[in-house]
Amino acid sequence: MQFTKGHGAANDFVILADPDGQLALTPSLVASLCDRHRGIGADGVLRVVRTAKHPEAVGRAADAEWFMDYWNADGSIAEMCGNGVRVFARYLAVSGLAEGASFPILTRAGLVRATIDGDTIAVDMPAPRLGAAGAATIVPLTFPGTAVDVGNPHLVSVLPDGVDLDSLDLTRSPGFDPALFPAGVNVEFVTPLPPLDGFDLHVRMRVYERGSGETLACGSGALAVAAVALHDAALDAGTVAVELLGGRLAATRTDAGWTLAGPAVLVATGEIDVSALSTID
Ligand SMILES: N[C@@H](CCC[C@H](N)C(=O)O)C(=O)O
Repeated sequence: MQFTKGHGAANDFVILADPDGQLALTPSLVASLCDRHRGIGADGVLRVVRTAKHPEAVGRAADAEWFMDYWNADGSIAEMCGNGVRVFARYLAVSGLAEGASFPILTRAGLVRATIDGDTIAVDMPAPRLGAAGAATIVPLTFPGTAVDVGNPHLVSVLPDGVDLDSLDLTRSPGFDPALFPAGVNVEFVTPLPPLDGFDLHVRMRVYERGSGETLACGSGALAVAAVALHDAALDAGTVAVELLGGRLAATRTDAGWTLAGPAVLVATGEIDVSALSTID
């Protein structure tokens, strides 16, 4: 099986070109591909499939030629991946599957438009919707947070003064209320940073992703964090610089909507022997 490897701010993906939707992708195959010791290793898989050829997307071919079929590292499917869609856009551009510097991509969370500007790829994202108050528990502490829907679910917790972001143990999922997040949730912890030229707000975050564990960056998470930061600062527009373990993402709100921007790069192509993978089914 041919693959491409890419990442956005070190949130990394195996990209599988499957234009006609013929690949029998299963949760265990995805998990095996993403295994960092026995497979290629990645936070998720991006299957590149024609909108007209994917059962979840068929009928939307007039909106976009390509559908991002996103899978988490554990083989679960998610609605949106902000870094994934930026890397997906890079793949379409480099492989010649999309022309020009700006083109639409269909995701499970709806249609987005990617715009390429050198090393940076920006995507207009679904508007984050702030929801109920929640809480994230890292025993023995419980941190208050806010539910945010970016097409996929997030719980954003701004850490109280005195709690060191680096001290949090994110080797396992923080606890959360399953009644509030019946389909699971991505959990972001945030601390403010000093002002940064060119940005309205500046924050640092770590994330525990549903289905992938702690990752070095999460684009939809950065957007969720920016939505909470702008709300808390009583700003209805602005750009938030979000520092993650893997680099910086910029999340912008204007009257026209929300944009996520940052690096997206392809680093390798190769071939994997699927029969050698330790798949379960
Ligand atoms: N890393 C992604 C988010 C991927 C999906 C997420 N783990 C979920 O299950 O919702 C991003 O950059 O947004």
